[in-house]
Amino acid sequence: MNRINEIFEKDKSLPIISEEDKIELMIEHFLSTGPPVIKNKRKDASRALELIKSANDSFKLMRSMYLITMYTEAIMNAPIGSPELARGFASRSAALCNARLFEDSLKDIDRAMAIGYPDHLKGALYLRRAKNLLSLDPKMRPEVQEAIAEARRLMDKVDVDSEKKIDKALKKLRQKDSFSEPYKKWDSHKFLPPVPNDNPLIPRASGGIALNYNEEFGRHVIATRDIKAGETLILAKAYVSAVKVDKMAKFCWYCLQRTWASVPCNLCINVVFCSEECRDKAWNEYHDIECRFLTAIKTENVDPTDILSIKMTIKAVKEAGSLEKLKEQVDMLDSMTDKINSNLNKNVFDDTRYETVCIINRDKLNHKEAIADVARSVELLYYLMKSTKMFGKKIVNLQKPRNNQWVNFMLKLIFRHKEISHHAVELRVRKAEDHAPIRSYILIPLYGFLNHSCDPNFHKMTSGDMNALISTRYIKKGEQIFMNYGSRFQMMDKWSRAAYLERHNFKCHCIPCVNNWGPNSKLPSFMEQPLPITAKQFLAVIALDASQHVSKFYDDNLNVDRREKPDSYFLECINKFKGFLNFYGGIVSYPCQEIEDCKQALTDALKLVDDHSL
Ligand SMILES: C[S@@+](CC[C@H](N)C(=O)[O-])C[C@H]1O[C@@H](n2cnc3c(N)ncnc32)[C@H](O)[C@@H]1O
Repeated sequence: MNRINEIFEKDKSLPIISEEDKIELMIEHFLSTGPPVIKNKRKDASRALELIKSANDSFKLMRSMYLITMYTEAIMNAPIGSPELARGFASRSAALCNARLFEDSLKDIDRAMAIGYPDHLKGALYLRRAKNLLSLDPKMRPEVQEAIAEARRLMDKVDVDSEKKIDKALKKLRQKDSFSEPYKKWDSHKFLPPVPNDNPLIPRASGGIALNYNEEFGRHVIATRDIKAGETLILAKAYVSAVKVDKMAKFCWYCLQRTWASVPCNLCINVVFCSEECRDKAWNEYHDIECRFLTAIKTENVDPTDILSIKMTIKAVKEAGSLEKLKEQVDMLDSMTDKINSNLNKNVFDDTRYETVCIINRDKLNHKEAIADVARSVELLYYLMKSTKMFGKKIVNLQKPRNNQWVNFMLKLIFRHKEISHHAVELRVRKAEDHAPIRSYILIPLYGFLNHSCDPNFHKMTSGDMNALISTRYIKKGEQIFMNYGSRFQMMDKWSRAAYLERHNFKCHCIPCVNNWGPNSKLPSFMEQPLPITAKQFLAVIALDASQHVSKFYDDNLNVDRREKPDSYFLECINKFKGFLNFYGGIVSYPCQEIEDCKQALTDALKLVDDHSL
């Protein structure tokens, strides 16, 4: 960004120029100012040891969750198979055990042992294994006895007082009240709906939606039949995702789940995975190349759109098989005249394929932002070229794009991916709070076709790497499925919303904007709708029941830890609200305050079961 400020400082009246010219200008600037530094941050045993020691020094002072992160950072830095890595896992197992994450602690103990944790220290690990096993199930099973026997055998060898120490520890373990309940992780997967499979043109989507195009809205998604509240419109994985840089030691780089007993990348020091399986999948799909790129670049300065666009670029090249084939594909997609899907493979919008990403609308940035993105794309291409072999001999130097068609093509592609990345959805640490810290970013191709309304009609549910769109009211056939770009009418008045939406280059004519609704607006009641008096009387009885359920839901959940409630409680609330909404939906038209109240409660109930963790 400093480089861009420099350019704007020099020439404040930089004229609006074409994409080609922006690229030429930024390459020229790049060549004249010299390349950025290549970091090459490698695993480093002494750094890992330093981190372990500093966590050990804080062991009695810090909360276990902080210690886990500190040990994880040591694990990320320790060379694969090294004694420091074994020490990192062993030390983290102690913090995990204290945090009542007994299963995770057992995993780390196994890992430390497998790498060759020294025999003279293993006794304590066996004792910890016994403690974890007994905490999970207080019965004296053979595996517990085995762990205790091993602890005794190994500790005897090194310590004359070991007998006493072990007996003291065992005595403590045998006291029934010395066991704490395991830490309850929230399992949002249990609340995920099944994958819809009745849409022949959009895999994993409901048959009740279709892509559409018109002059006013461009491409958009509509309901092709009445959709009930609580229906799943799509259940999809992100095409690319990125954990926020400051959360990289806490969330799986592949499936985005909160992870405590994580495994590091074998090569780079930047990312962790919740399991060896996620590590392997990431490696095969993109991390084999991305890993080298992340090693070369200064990660503190990396923007999420940088990572998303690099991932998209790597996946695109891998899927096409060569730069030539990718260029052919991009040229073909760019020549598409049918606004929806005629150039897609068999007309199917398959969001696991690059073609559905490539055709996402590019965020129309202002002039300065666009120049900044082009300049960054030049740097990203430089890092990719210097740290990986993905271009072979096609790009060995950064030179003027007019002299090398592949520099030209790749720069345009990375810039395009940067612009597309601005449509990524932010996932927050606590979903129930609008301003909670961001943990990761996901790019889901179908979301790129959803237009904005200040009153959206679905909720985005996330569980790990699965993302469901769930309708939050009865949507009539022909209605558009609307997303919210960050300005719901319940949060902002009409003018603030208009200012917020300016960067998206359209004027919002949604119902709240036309009716000038804001945070304190009351929508019309169904009593004001032209309905028979008997229907109104019946609806009034239902509305009373609904409002009691809604109030009870909010009272029940105010300042209460959701983990204290059984799953059935949330399922009942969700089903109740769906029931009211579908009842209203068959008789009453929206907008209607009674529907709005239930819609809000359904959204909040879905947010409660959603994936969010500390
Ligand atoms: C993520 S795209 C949505 C899909 C887009 N309509 C398309 O044709 O690809 C965002 C862009 O869609 C358009 N858009 C979004 N919401 C709109 C709305 N309510 N009315 C008109 N245009 C809208 C704006 O041009 C916006 O920059």
